[in-house]
Amino acid sequence: MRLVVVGAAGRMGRMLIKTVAETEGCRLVGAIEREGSHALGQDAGVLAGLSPLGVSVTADPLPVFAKADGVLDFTSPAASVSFAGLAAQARIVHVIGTTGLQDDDFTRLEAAARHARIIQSGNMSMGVNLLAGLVRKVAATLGEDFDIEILEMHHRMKVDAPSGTALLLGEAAAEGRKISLKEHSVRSRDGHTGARNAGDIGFATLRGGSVVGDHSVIFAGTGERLELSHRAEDRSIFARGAVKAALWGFDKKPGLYTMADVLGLNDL
Ligand SMILES: NC(=O)C1=CN([C@@H]2O[C@H](COP(=O)(O)OP(=O)(O)OC[C@H]3O[C@@H](n4cnc5c(N)ncnc54)[C@H](OP(=O)(O)O)[C@@H]3O)[C@@H](O)[C@H]2O)C=CC1
Ligand SMILES: O=C(O)C1=N[C@H](C(=O)O)C[C@H](O)C1
Repeated sequence: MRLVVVGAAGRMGRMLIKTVAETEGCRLVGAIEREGSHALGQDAGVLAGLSPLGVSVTADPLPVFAKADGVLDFTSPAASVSFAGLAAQARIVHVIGTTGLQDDDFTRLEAAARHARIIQSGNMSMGVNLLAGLVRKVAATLGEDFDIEILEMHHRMKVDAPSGTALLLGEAAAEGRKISLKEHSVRSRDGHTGARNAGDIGFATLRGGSVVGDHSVIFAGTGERLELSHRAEDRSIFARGAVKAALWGFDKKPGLYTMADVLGLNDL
């Protein structure tokens, strides 16, 4: 499969280049960064700490998308929405790992998915997607007398909060409880907040150092507490998931898919 990495100079971009180069059946045919980036003109392999791959980083996605089968995109919400339009035009698979997407971004992705195969997830790892299934089950089993709190910690450079993974786990908990996350989420607490409302799903965010991604879902009852956690130790877990998603999407119909579709975890 011929793949393009957009946001090629980013933390995930460089890991994706390495993963594509190491994956049998995949070939890197393009690497995109934005206009003005220090990476433009560099060899993508060298950028990722490998031997040269013969692919130069450019700022012009259209000609690159035209000769590709798929694009791996861990950039920013505005960039991902714009790449979705181009990927739909080129009729190629678009794997989106970007987080911080808002409702109107999703509306645009849904429109693009009428023509493109888009696989979007706030976390591309097997562990987190499995955890989401477990959280849904536990939330469905335990009643409202168990309070749900989601705690996440990431590196100091992360720009969005709560993390995409925390929101994905929150959605899983809300689905288990058959409630709307939007109507029951508490994203921050400060000052005299009053007592906790039964049924709320709380989020707490920590930022610091080089933490790749830690998430815990805490079910706090009276006299006992159940915690389900995932620790990402290396960004390769996300990159491997993204490449797997692209390969999975190769022969699928246009639509907006998730990693649960890719990993066959929908029945969990
Ligand atoms: N779903 C998942 O499994 C995971 C998701 N993520 C998400 O992926 C995203 C990126 O994370 P990370 O790699 O750490 O961030 P970085 O900031 O290191 O990388 C993002 C890259 O995208 C580039 N970029 C932004 N806009 C454009 C554009 N219009 N055209 C081309 N390139 C562009 C940035 O360039 P510049 O620096 O010039 O802005 C930067 O090089 C985040 O939203 C993060 O939350 C991260 C890990 C796993
Ligand atoms: O920005 C990151 O680094 C990560 N972002 C994703 C998120 O927002 O959940 C996934 C992972 O935890 C790393």
